[in-house]
Amino acid sequence: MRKKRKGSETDASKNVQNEDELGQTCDSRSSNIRSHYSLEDYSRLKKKCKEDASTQPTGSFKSRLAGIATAPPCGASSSLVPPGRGLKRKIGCIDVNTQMGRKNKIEEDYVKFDVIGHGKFGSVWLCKSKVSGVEFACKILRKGEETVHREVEIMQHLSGHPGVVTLHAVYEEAECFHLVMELCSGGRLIDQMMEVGQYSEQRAANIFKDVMLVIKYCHDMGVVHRDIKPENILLTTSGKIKLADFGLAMRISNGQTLSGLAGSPAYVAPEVLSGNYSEKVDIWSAGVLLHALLAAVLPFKGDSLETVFDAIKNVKLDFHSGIWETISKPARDLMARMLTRDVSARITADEVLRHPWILFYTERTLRTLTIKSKLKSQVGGSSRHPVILPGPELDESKTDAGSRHEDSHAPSSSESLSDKSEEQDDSGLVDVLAVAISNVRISEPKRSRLCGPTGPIEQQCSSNMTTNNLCRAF
Ligand SMILES: Nc1ncnc2c1ncn2[C@@H]1O[C@H](COP(=O)(O)OP(=O)(O)OP(=O)(O)O)[C@@H](O)[C@H]1O
Repeated sequence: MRKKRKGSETDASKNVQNEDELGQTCDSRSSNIRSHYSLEDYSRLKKKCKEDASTQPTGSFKSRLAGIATAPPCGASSSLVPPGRGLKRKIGCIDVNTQMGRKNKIEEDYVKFDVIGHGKFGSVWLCKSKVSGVEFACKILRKGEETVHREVEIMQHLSGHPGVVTLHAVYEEAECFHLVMELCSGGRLIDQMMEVGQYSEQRAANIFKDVMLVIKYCHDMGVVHRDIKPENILLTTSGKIKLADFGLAMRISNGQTLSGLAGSPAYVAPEVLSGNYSEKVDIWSAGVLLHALLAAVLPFKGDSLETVFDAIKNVKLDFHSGIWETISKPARDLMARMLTRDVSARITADEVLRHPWILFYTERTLRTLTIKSKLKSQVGGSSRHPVILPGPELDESKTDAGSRHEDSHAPSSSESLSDKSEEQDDSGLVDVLAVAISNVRISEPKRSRLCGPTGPIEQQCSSNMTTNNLCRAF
C-alpha cells in the first residue's frame, strides 16, 4: 500500500493509524502547541480529542497564533509503508539540475551540523557545503510518502522567486531524500509574531505584501500552497520572508478545483471543509494571517477542532469594536474582502496587492512621503513633526468594514514619516494618492458582498474560553 501524505486527495479512512499513534498526536498537542493534527486525521481524531479537549492548554500566548498544524506525527506513516514504493518511478520529475541521485552521497558534499527544525516528516539540519563553505538547510523526507516527489517538484518549479525557499540539491538514499535548501536563519514568522504581539499597520503591511507577492507568484505558476500560516513563513537574517513547506501544495490549472481536506485548521478556508476549492483558499489563510498580525489573535477559535471549524463556517467577525477601533478602515476592509466565505467575492492575490491599504503603506513614494505642515510653513520654523499622511479611504457605503476612528490608520510618525522623509508639496501628495487609489480595481459586486451571504463577520469568543486566554490580545 502506498501511503498518501498529508493533504493528498484521498479518503482519510484509507490512512491507517493505530490508536497509539492517535494518542500520541493528542498528547503532543498538550506538550507542543505547534504540532497537532492534520485535517486528514480530523475525522479519526475528533472522537478521541473530544474526550480531552477540555484539558488542552488553549490559553497560552502561543496557542492563540500557532493554529493547528498539518500533518500526522513523525513516524506515523513510515512503519506502514514499504520505503520507496511509488516514489522511485516519479523521481524522474525532479529537475536534473538539483537531482544528485543515489550515486552522490550528501556526506561527500556537505558537513552536517545541528538540527534546526522539526517537521512532521523528519528533521531539518544545518549543513555546510564542503566546496563553497556556504550554509544550507537540509530537510530529510522519508520515502513512502506519495507526495514527497510533489513537494520536491513544486519547490523546483517555484525556485528562483525571492519569496520562495530555493532548493539547491536533492540526494536520494534507500529510505529517504535529502533536500538541500537555502538557509533561512531568521527563524519563523510565527516566532517573531509571538515576540512582537500586535504589529503596527506599517510593519504588518510590509510583511504582508511580501507574503502576498509570493502567494500571487504561486498562483500565477499554477500552484496552490494550501498551508499558508506563519509557521511556514521563514525569515532570512535580513528579515525577508520566504515561503516554505510545500508538502501540501498542489498544481492547479485554470478553472480546476481541488478536493480533500488539507491545511491547518485555524487557517483553513470554509470551502475546504465542504468540498471543492481553488487557489482562493490561500487568500483566506492569508486573511487569517493578516488578522493575527493586526490584532494578535486568530479570528476563528475554539477549544476543539469541531468548534474551530464551526467558527470558520459560521462566526461573524466584528471589525467595528474592541481592538478594531484602533485599526484603520482600509486594513479592516482588506481583511473583510479576504475573509469572505463567498469564494467568488473573495479577492484575488493581485487585488490584494492593489488594495489601497497595501499601496499606502508599502509604495516607496508613499512611505517616504511627507509634506510640510501648514503650521510649520506659517511660522517659518523648522518643525521636525511632519503632517501625517492620511491612509486611503474607501467608500464606507461599499464596505462593511467601517471605522469609528477616522485618523487611526495613519502611520505613526516614528515608524513611517521620520527625519529621513523628504518634503514634497501638496500636489505631489495628491498625485501619488490618486495613483494608489486608481490602481485598485475591485468590482462592485465584490465590494458589496464583502462577507458573503452571512453578512458582516462578528468576532465571537467560545463560551469555554476566558478573557485571559484566547480572546485577549497579547
Ligand atoms: N530553509 C530552511 N531554513 C531554516 N530552517 C528551516 C528551513 N526549512 C525548514 N526549516 C525549519 O524546519 C522546520 C520544519 O520544516 P518544514 O515545515 O519544511 O517541515 P514539515 O515536515 O513539512 O513540517 P510541517 O508539516 O510540520 O510544517 C521549520 O518550521 C523551520 O523551523
